[in-house]
Amino acid sequence: MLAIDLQNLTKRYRQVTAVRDLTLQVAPGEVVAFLGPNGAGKTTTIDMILGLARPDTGSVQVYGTTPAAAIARGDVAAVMQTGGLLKDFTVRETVRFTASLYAESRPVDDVMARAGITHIADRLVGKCSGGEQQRLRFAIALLSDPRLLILDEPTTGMDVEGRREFWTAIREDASRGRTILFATHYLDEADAYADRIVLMRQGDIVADGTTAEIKARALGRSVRATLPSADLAQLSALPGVSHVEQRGDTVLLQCSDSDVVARHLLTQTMARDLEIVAQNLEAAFVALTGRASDTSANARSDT
Ligand SMILES: Nc1ncnc2c1ncn2[C@@H]1O[C@H](COP(=O)(O)OP(=O)(O)OP(=O)(O)O)[C@@H](O)[C@H]1O
Repeated sequence: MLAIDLQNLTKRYRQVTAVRDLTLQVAPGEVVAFLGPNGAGKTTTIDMILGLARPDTGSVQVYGTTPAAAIARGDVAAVMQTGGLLKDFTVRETVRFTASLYAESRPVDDVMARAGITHIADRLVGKCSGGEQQRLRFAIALLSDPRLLILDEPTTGMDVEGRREFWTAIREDASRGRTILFATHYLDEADAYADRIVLMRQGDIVADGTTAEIKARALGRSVRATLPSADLAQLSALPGVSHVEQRGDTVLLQCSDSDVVARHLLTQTMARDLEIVAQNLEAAFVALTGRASDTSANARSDT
């Protein structure tokens, strides 16, 4: 059974089509990043998965049922960006109080340990950093031991250390098989913590695959070698080669399969000093979305 099954979802807000004919399936145990610039439709899609927004057309199934039924069954929990915490409670009181609202819940100490907040159990929520508050929200989300955890831009505004600790806790938890879907602007986060990246732009999915697949799809690899007077026509005819250029004694190729190109250059020509470079994910993001990711803004906020 699929963890998430979205079929042809469309959601409009007046003239704006926030999500356009979106179809997406997530298998149990996958850690999926929804990546895209502001307004891409990430939050709208998440809201439909959580039953907070109703699609105009299309269907949403979560573990084989409606979002409302899946939530009622305790199969789904979410960590949102803000809200929901009382600052005069301690961390432990907050988790205890929330646990008391459930008919059945995991032990308070257990979820606090998993979220990495045991050492701040007696701290007032109002005195916790942004990262600590997000780990507290994560602990609360774990109370129902959900099969699917959804996080909407959970680390916005956190410093580098806070983000690292937060993701370490999430990733350790995911290794036990929980399905995780998170939205982020941060390319490095998607790259580091997701198995799969779903790249959105203007309500559409523009790429869906592993980090490596997305890089390959957007830009492939570049191969560079020393080869004076290369036979450019012959190199252009190799499978998967999209661009060939001679610069002085160096030949440069853009291709989707660098193995084929490297084998040809090393066995059929006098090429030497061969280098293969995978394009970085930031370049792939720009190529696919037409926008820079927030990695640079994030780097600024980290300093
Ligand atoms: N309640 C709403 N009313 C009107 N327009 C909305 C509403 N919610 C979203 N939109 C519009 O739908 C589009 C998609 O927004 P959404 O919040 O889903 O994008 P996002 O990818 O989550 O963006 P961000 O990264 O900025 O959170 C945007 O153009 C937004 O202005």
